Amino acid sequence: MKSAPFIAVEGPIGAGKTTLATMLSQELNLPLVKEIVEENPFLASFYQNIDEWSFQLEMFFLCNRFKQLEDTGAHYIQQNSPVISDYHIYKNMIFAERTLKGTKRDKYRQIYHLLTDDLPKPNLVIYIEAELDTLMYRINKRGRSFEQNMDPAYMKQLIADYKTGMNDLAKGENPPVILKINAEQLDFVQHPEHFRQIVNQVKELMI
Ligand SMILES: Nc1ncnc2c1ncn2[C@@H]1O[C@H](COP(=O)(O)OP(=O)(O)OP(=O)(O)O)[C@@H](O)[C@H]1O
Ligand SMILES: Nc1nc(=O)c2ncn([C@H]3C[C@H](O)[C@@H](CO)O3)c2[nH]1
Repeated sequence: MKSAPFIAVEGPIGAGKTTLATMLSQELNLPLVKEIVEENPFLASFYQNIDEWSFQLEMFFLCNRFKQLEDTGAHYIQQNSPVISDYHIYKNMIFAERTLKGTKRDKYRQIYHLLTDDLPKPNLVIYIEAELDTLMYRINKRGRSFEQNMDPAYMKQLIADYKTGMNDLAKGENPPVILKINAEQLDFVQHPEHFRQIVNQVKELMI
C-alpha cells in the first residue's frame, strides 16, 4: 500500500460495521472515526415518512461526514498516519440515490460532488455482506427506538443497492481494495478464529 491505510468498514444497516471497526481498531491499535447517530435530529422523522424527510436527512449526513472527513484528513491522512472509519463517504450516494427523487436528487448529486471530490478517500474497504433475516434480527436486537418498524422492503432494496454501489466503487477512479466479509459464514463476534482470519487478511492488505 503506497500511502498509509485509510480503512472503511461498510455494509447495510445492522451488518456489524461499528462492531467490526471497533474490534479492529483495538486489535490493530488504530484510531477510530465513528458515525454520529444519536444526535441526528431527522432519523426518527425520516423512518416515519421517508419521502417527506429524505432531503433534510441526506443533507445532514452529508454535512456531518464532510466535517468528519475534513478532520480525518487533517489529523491522519495528511500526516500519513493509518486510521479506521465505520463508514465510507460513498454510502451517502448509496442511500440518497434510493431515497431522493427528481430535482432534489439532482441538487444532492451536485452538492455531494462539490463537497467530496477532493477529499481523501479510503484505500481499503471492508464490505460486510449479510442476508435480510440476519440484518433484521440484529436491528431488532440492538433496539434503537426509531428503527423498530424498519420496512423489510427498504432493507432488501438497500442490500441490492450496496452490492451495486460496492461494484461501482471498485470500477471508479482510484478504486480502493475491497475485502468482502460474508457475515453468514464469518461471525467475528461469536468466533474468535473468524475474527483472527479477518485480522490476518486486513494485515496482509495493509502492507
Ligand atoms: N457477528 C455478529 N453476531 C451477532 N450480533 C452481532 C454481530 N455483529 C454485530 N452484532 C450486533 O448487531 C447489532 C448491529 O451491529 P452494529 O451496530 O455494529 O451494526 P452497524 O452496521 O454499525 O449498524 P448501522 O448501519 O445502523 O450503523 C448490534 O447489536 C451488534 O452488537
Ligand atoms: N437515509 C440514510 N442515509 C444515510 O446516508 C445514512 N447513513 C446511515 N443511515 C441510517 C441507517 C441507520 O438506521 C442509522 C445509523 O447508521 O442511520 C442513513 N440513512
